[in-house]
Amino acid sequence: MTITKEIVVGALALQGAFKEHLDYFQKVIELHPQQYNHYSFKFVEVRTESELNNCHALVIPGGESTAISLIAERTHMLQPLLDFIKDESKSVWGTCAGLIFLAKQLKNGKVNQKLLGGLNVQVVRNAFGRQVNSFESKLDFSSFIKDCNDFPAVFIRAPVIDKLLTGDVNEKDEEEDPNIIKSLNNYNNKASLEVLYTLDNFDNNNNHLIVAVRQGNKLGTSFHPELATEDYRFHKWFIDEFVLSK
Ligand SMILES: NC(=O)CC[C@H](N)C(=O)O
Repeated sequence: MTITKEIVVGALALQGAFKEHLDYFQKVIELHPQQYNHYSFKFVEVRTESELNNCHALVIPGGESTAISLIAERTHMLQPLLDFIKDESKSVWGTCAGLIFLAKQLKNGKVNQKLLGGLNVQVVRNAFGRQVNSFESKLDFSSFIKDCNDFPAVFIRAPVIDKLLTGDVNEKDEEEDPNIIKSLNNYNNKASLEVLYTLDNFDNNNNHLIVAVRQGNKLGTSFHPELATEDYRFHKWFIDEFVLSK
């Protein structure tokens, strides 16, 4: 007798590229039927508290972080999302605008923009200069995704992570910048914060731009793996490492 476990992965469907994420997850299962035959996966759009609470894992898509925050507030989804983030059994992945929404601090947000605070990082929106607002780059992710040394990472008006935070409420902020937006709750992710990928010497500047981090079961990427043409490896890794490893 085969035991089938139902697993629900949601994409926050308030604004942005949520459909693409769901299609990519579906594709991963279709391409590896043997590997996942003990599971019954459901990939769902999430707009309400009850839809959210059915999920084992959630993706917050790219789009516009100010719009996602505003719509979440208007549709009374902020509190359910804050509760979801706190639940250690739930994995969450934010891409681009989703990374911004998931961060603990934001340097150049809009007034009233809200953050969930699941990742102990400070982000900067639209961090790549105007002339390179959008670009694609083949990146070597083989240090965390087996053999994945040529992933086509798509950056669209992308944020970068400009500071790793301790998460301590008493943490001193040397910048004392009143414009820095802080997350709504005082949830402190206790897992260790790992930098997964840094873009070095971007634009021939001697910089190290952090574009992917992991903190326990929370993942943040500046780029859009759901827009990598016919490349489903990143989504497979999320399912294997974050959803099924629970
Ligand atoms: N592709 C994206 O998600 C862009 C993010 C957008 N610049 C923001 O600040 O929300």
